[in-house]
Amino acid sequence: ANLSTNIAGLHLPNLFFNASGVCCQHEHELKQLLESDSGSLITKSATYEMREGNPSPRYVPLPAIQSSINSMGLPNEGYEYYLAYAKKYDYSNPKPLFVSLSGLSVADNKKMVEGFVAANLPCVLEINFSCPNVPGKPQLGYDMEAMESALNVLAPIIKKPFGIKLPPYFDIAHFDTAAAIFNKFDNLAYLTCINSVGNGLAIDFETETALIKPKDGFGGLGGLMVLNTALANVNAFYRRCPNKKIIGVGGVTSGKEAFLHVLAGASAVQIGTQLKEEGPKLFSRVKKELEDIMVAKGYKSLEDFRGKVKTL
Ligand SMILES: O=C(O)c1[nH]c(=O)[nH]c(=O)c1I
Repeated sequence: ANLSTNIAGLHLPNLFFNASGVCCQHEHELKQLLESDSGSLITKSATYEMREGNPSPRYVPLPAIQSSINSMGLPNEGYEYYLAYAKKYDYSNPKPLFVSLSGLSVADNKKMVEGFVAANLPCVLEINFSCPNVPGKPQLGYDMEAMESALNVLAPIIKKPFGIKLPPYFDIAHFDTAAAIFNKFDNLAYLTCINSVGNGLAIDFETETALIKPKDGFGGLGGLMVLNTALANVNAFYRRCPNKKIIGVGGVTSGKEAFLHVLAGASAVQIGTQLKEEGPKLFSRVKKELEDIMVAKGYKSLEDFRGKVKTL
């Protein structure tokens, strides 16, 4: 079974890679991804300046439901660290490099993008419109006008194919409005759906206390509990944006959920919570699981079933 795929004009030997934020803030973590069976890798969302992020505990797994809650607060080494990494990356490696940028303002995103464009590197830029955990910063992904004006600034500067990381939407009108905006930008080559489901609250029954420290315990939800929202967002934009690829993320713990993401329309699949809990050896497992599913169902490539979810 062939698990290869293409995103933004680049070939990925297999469709799996990390969700931005997990196993990707420091070079030694990115090295682990390079040595793993992933098909690609993406860096932790970068801001213009280095950030410590929110106080801990700021990530807590919810093992009973194979999920997690986080309010990391955008900790990262600052965009110059990731620009330096992208400059020395060995692009003969079969794994293409994706770089995530999450500026605290459009001006910051513009400065970071200009830095990468000036370096003229083969890496793919992904603009994060959906960080739910920076106190006082509402996420761009829920402000349609702000999202469009940010794309009007950034798309022409980037010129090459790029992607955006989107929050989950829950209303058909929002799918329609957002897709209409995205379809205005030809070099917006792909959409990554979904980021964590923002501002959930996990409470410990025994201690009667919120599990994470920042924001009174409010944080982004990830893992199996968001699978069906993720599948809906992948399929909603797959149907509405025929000229764009969709990267599916949310709830992938095994080959089975990856299969469902491709059926919903995903061209690649990212893993966050399960990667955080299991480590990069996970990629060997889920690859094998998806291969076995495809053999059992008689599919030879992802194209044989991508987007082919049936309706009643
Ligand atoms: O808190 C974070 O750092 C964070 N956490 C998330 O769940 N999604 C994001 O895009 C980010 I930038």
